Amino acid sequence: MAKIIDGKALAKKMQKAIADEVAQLQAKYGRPPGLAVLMVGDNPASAAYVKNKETACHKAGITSFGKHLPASATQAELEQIIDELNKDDRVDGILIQLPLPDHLDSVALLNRLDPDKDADGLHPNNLGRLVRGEEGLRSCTPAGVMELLAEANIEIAGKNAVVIGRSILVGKPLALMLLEENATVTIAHSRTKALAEVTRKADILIAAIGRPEFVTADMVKPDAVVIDVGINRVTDDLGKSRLVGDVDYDSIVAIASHITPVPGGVGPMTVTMLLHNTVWSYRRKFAEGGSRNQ
Ligand SMILES: NC(=O)C1=CN([C@@H]2O[C@H](COP(=O)(O)OP(=O)(O)OC[C@H]3O[C@@H](n4cnc5c(N)ncnc54)[C@H](OP(=O)(O)O)[C@@H]3O)[C@@H](O)[C@H]2O)C=CC1
Ligand SMILES: Nc1nc(=O)c2c([nH]1)NC[C@@H]1CN(c3ccc(C(=O)N[C@@H](CCC(=O)O)C(=O)O)cc3)C=[N+]21
Repeated sequence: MAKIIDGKALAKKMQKAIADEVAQLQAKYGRPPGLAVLMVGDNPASAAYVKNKETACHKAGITSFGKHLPASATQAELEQIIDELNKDDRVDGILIQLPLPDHLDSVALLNRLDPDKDADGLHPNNLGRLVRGEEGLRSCTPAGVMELLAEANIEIAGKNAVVIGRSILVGKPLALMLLEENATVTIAHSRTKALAEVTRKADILIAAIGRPEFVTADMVKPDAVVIDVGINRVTDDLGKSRLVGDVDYDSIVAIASHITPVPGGVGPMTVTMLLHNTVWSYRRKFAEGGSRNQ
């Protein structure tokens, strides 16, 4: 039976440490860190994320500024909100919930973020820093996966890591972070041929696909470490809605060495890394000696 990597427990531990740090920093700098989340429309996965994030911010002493716009919001409206948040001295981190409705140009909006407030590390400056192995704001979900691997004492150097998924949000940055830790990295995607043959070579297999229970036991090498990034809402036979990952947990838990559950795996760590990034931006602003927005 696989060891279960408990993301909820690690998130709780790290969020407690962040709360203690925020209390000290607020006493020193006179204001709390602030995080703004920009959400357009009503994507259910995003709604769950926003709710968890607001609760976590509250507990950690971080002020949260929610901007929820209807699906009909225009590019110009969003640009104006981003400009205001960039200028707002109470805001240290800004997150644009993805995906945005099709009529909006998400790349242009991400490019407009102040890179020092880019809480999800998606601005080209921050992605470029990641490619170069420089310090900077890093995407929350991949950073959370790296924390989970470290907490479970998984050796990464020299291992075959296979990431299924190549999004800018998860798959690509995660592949770069694994490479930085000296894994031999393969990125698989929808055009990959003989996917099961590729994934069966993985010592560390990470699924970030967005398809419920897509990864089955025949795709996994015995004793592999399996990390499930997927968050999919499905309706079961009794008509009840529940969350499942991209991994067929019940069959793979029997053969893997480690596995993350859904819920309670990567999701809570994404929220934790968002708080971490916000506090990092806040500290850096004060350490730089004054705000560049004045
Ligand atoms: N746990 C968390 O905190 C988070 C979870 N998520 C979840 O993670 C999942 C992935 O998210 P995200 O990266 O944003 O999704 P995207 O839809 O942006 O990317 C999905 C990737 O999976 C690949 N893919 C799709 N179908 C297949 C297939 N049949 N075989 C192989 N590869 C396939 C796609 O390939 P191609 O590029 O060729 O189309 C693409 O690269 C979703 O379930 C999402 O809800 C996302 C963010 C945070
Ligand atoms: N720019 C951007 N960055 C993201 O990271 C991002 C995004 N946009 N858009 C939406 C997806 C989805 N996502 C989730 C994160 C945590 C949970 C989470 O905390 N899940 C809990 C359970 C939630 C529940 O029970 O409803 C868990 O897995 O245990 C869910 C979903 C981040 N995303």
